[in-house]
Amino acid sequence: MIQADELYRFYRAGDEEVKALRGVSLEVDPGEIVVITGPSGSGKSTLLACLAGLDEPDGGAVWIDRTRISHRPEAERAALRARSIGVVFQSGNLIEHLTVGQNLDLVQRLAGRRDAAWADHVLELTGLIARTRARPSTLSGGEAARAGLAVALANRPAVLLADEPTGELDRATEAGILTLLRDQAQRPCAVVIASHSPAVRRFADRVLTLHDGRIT
Ligand SMILES: Nc1ncnc2c1ncn2[C@@H]1O[C@H](COP(=O)(O)OP(=O)(O)OP(=O)(O)O)[C@@H](O)[C@H]1O
Repeated sequence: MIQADELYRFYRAGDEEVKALRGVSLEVDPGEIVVITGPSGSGKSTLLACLAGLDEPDGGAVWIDRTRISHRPEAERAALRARSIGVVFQSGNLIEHLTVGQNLDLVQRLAGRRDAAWADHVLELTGLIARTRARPSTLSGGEAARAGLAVALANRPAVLLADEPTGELDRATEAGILTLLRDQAQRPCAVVIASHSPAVRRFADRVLTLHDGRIT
């Protein structure tokens, strides 16, 4: 479902070159949950961004559902992302001037697949049905994290990529989100999570550790 072959990503900061990814390969099957861990700056977010087609690797290639997403025109990457990928990023993935419900609806329109029953189901699962009409700025930290996940699931993605989805949350909220991710994996969906949390690592089918842009 997800295949990444020999990914390299270099950033230039002034005269310095940062090698964020140095030959990372991975395969994730539908139904599988892979957790990427590693110290700050080891390349976790860069890897997720390359898998999502939000960043372009300088070397190597990424396939999603047997379709290459890397080194494609932006419009094609965006279309594949809209159809097949759910993304949860630390910076948040909700549009501020839309309500929670409208955010889910927008994701479904972009995917060309409006399905109000699925949107309601996702809002029920994330415990947000009563907050459907709320603006993102009025949500608590835990609600915002769950809303980010709801938006990522709105298009019924075959691939879910989540960067620290339980970042600042208390244990009970974290456990709820992990249960939800397990249920979604069984739909089936290939899930990749970048996380420092021991609870998230314990819950993985497979843990990959990055150090200086390499899987160790
Ligand atoms: N846009 C950028 N420009 C320059 N350097 C970057 C850029 N994005 C990331 N880097 C560098 O690439 C390396 C990997 O960063 P990345 O954010 O992928 O690490 P991470 O493992 O996700 O870290 P954290 O756990 O702190 O989120 C770091 O050295 C970072 O400073």
